[in-house]
Amino acid sequence: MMQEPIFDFKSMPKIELHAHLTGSITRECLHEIWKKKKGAGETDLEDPLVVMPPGNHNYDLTTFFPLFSSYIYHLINDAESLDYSTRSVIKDFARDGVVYVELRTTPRAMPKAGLDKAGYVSAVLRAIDAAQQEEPTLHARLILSIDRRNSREEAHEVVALAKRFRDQGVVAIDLCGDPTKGDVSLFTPAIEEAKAAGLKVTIHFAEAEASASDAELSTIMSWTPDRLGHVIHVPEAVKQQIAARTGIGLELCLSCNVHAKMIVGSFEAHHFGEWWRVQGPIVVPCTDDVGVFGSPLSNEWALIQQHFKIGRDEILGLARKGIEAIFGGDDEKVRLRGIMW
Ligand SMILES: CNc1ncnc2c1ncn2[C@@H]1O[C@H](COP(=O)(O)O)[C@@H](O)[C@H]1O
Repeated sequence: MMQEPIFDFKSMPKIELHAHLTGSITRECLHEIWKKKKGAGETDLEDPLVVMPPGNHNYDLTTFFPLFSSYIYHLINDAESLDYSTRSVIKDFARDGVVYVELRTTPRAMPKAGLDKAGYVSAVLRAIDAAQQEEPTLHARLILSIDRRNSREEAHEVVALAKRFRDQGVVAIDLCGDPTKGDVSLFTPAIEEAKAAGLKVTIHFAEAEASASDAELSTIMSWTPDRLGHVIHVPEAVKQQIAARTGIGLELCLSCNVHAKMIVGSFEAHHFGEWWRVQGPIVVPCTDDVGVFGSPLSNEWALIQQHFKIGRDEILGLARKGIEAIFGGDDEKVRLRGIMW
């Protein structure tokens, strides 16, 4: 039986630390962009509401990644749609009661728009800035993602961009992308460069069996990442290492993992249940790709309350603990301590 929500999770001030920009664009927003382009004869793409029917959130890892490479990146391919969709993502988080968000995105050139990767990052930062002015309670930072398919040089390029745009809100480097692709050891020098520059590091960790070999997990742990995303296929010995790293952030994405069948079973079986009480690490519930999986952060918290029977004080304590895992600096932590319940 559904448990009554203990309070309005939309009103609860929340922190979002694992949200991919392009995956956070709602279908409605994609549709608006498509309609405008279609009307102007600027696209032959099919309507996003046909490609991604509303209510269908069951993308698995084989259907999920092509959604970007074969569809969304072809729709969001110019400065105007990038600006509009980024603002829309920020506003959606704000309306859901998110008070601090770290968006992440993979720098990509948009030749049609005359934007190189630096132009892309700059455009995203400008859009974030503009949206924040309209939603002053929400503060946003940006994380730049290295894609697992990147070359060593491309990874260094992402780090160079993160350094260049650091004073404009870029706080960290992420490693993401299709877990069946790539060899993470290629990126050790780039991650070391990022750390030496004082950037924070968050890594997609063991999200599929293919990306959970002993060699991969030990390489990633040797980078001493500040946060880990997903943390699914983790052997006991590595769990103990994680548990011993006080303050390490664990970005757990329940709906994504359940809908994409990345875990066996449903919400009750999610490893959130295993981690949230563990002392050292800081568990932060996140949405991953709310545009694809359709569950806003307020709903993720409601699911947590419903499936793990956590009381009001524990929920609020957990939400506040997330403050310590942000990359946004001490002043931001002070602000959040003042506004979170
Ligand atoms: C199952 N969860 C996930 N695991 C791994 N990588 C993911 C992801 N969700 C999203 N991405 C990565 O983020 C890109 C889209 O946003 P940006 O264009 O960068 O803003 C995807 O192409 C993929 O590489």
